[in-house]
Amino acid sequence: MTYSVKEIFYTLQGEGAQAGMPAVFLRFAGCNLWTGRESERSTAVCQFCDTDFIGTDGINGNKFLNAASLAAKVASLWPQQSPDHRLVVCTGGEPLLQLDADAIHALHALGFRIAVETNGTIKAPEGIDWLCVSPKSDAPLNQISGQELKLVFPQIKARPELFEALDFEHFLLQPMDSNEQAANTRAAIQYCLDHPKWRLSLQTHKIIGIA
Ligand SMILES: C[S@@+](CC[C@H](N)C(=O)[O-])C[C@H]1O[C@@H](n2cnc3c(N)ncnc32)[C@H](O)[C@@H]1O
Ligand SMILES: Nc1nc2[nH]cc(C(=O)O)c2c(=O)[nH]1
Ligand code: SF4
Ligand SMILES: [Mg+2]
Repeated sequence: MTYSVKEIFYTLQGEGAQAGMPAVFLRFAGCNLWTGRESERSTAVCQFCDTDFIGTDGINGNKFLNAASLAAKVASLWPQQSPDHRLVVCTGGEPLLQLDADAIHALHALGFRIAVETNGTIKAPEGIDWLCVSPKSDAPLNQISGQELKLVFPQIKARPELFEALDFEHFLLQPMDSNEQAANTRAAIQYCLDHPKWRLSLQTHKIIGIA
């Protein structure tokens, strides 16, 4: 199949339990919870998105005609002098609209550990090495296991209590980036202090000013 990719870049994972790890970010175009058009944000299922995922016009963005060419582009961004510890973070948009067995096999064949950031509405295919699920109010949650559950906080109809019994190794609250970010951060800190199953996830790439 062809893969519509917004951008591919090498940076540090900024969020979650793997924050700080060097990784190639593979951002697929398109999402099932928002068109990405600002004019439709207020009627979307997911209204707080911080990401431009429309089209294929970003850095290294393209319509890749097959999994091999997609994986080759990802691998070309890994530092040549240090071929080990390869990690790709598949995100979007919603990566599970496009990430299929072919792409997973092609990335594994080039030595990558595969992480995925997903909204959890689509069940994940086999073979993902690190699955981060980030549930959204008013969206069905179909993927209920993985390595980390990273909840953007606060969401009125997606309270942490609804998810804490699910099958994840790490439970993280990530303050919603919005006009209320400072208050959201204070509220997330207080929630973690009161409910120590949960850890704070900051979007460190925004703090340190990297992509
Ligand atoms: C842009 S999304 C793409 C992956 C997938 N669609 C999802 O929602 O998980 C990547 C991560 O950013 C989080 N995110 C999106 N907008 C945010 C915001 N305004 N503040 C904090 N985190 C946000 C998402 O919840 C998700 O964990
Ligand atoms: N550095 C960095 N870390 C991230 N972790 C998740 C991201 C995303 O947009 O999915 C992201 C991102 O866009 N940049
Ligand atoms: S589900 Fe993810 S990519 Fe889609 S609009 Fe929400 S945060 Fe953005
Ligand atoms: Mg981001």
